[in-house]
Amino acid sequence: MMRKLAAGNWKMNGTRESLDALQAIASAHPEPGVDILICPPATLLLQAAALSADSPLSIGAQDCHSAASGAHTGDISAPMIADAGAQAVIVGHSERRLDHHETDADVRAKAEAAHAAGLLAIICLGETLAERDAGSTLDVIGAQLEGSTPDSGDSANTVIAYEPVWAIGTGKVPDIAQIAEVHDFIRDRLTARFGSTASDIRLLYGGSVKPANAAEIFAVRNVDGALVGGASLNAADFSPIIAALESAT
Ligand SMILES: O=C(CO)COP(=O)(O)O
Repeated sequence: MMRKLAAGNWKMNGTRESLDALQAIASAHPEPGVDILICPPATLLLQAAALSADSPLSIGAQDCHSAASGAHTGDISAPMIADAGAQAVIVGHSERRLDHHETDADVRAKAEAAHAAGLLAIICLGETLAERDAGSTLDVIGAQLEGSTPDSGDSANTVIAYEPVWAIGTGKVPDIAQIAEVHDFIRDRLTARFGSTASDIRLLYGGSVKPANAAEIFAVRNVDGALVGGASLNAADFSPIIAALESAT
């Protein structure tokens, strides 16, 4: 039975005092009906993992290098993330694809590194507004999915997050039919590639998920959770989103 996933991406936000939010989220959900994952900045990984060790909360990183070690100043590897006590890593977020020119091949190599280190890889896909306006959303998503997902992907080690670039941090959300169309498409493509086991690969929606719109989004077929940015930074916003996902289960 698939467990839905409420994941928070803190991006480049958070210092040690933000760990209070982590504890508030954990104590608000002692026995959650869904998986809860927080991805703080790398500087907080070790401490966040230690604080969450006795709670149902999991901790993830926001990126990893494709190599296990070496001369890559400023990068961190998947084995290092696992060593810090984290269980997951986001790869291919649009902010990394755009800011750091990451390609589908780069993202795939990072996901393979995550799998090799025993981490859950959350692979992000999403079209820009220009691509949507040009009518090429499904072509873009199909190419990213194919190019970024390794053959080692399965429901235990891989989550796909659909995050339209134009919906991230903007307060704009695709309408329900648009979300359904893309999620159905991703499910079909995964099934064509991986067979019936693909029905258990979790598909997250991300982009301006808030307490006010969470229930509506979680009612959409093939939406198995959310990857939340701004609203995951404090318990007052993230807890109702977790609760909405629990109710949708
Ligand atoms: O990029 C996101 C999560 O990875 C979404 O960010 P917001 O929820 O702030 O729009």
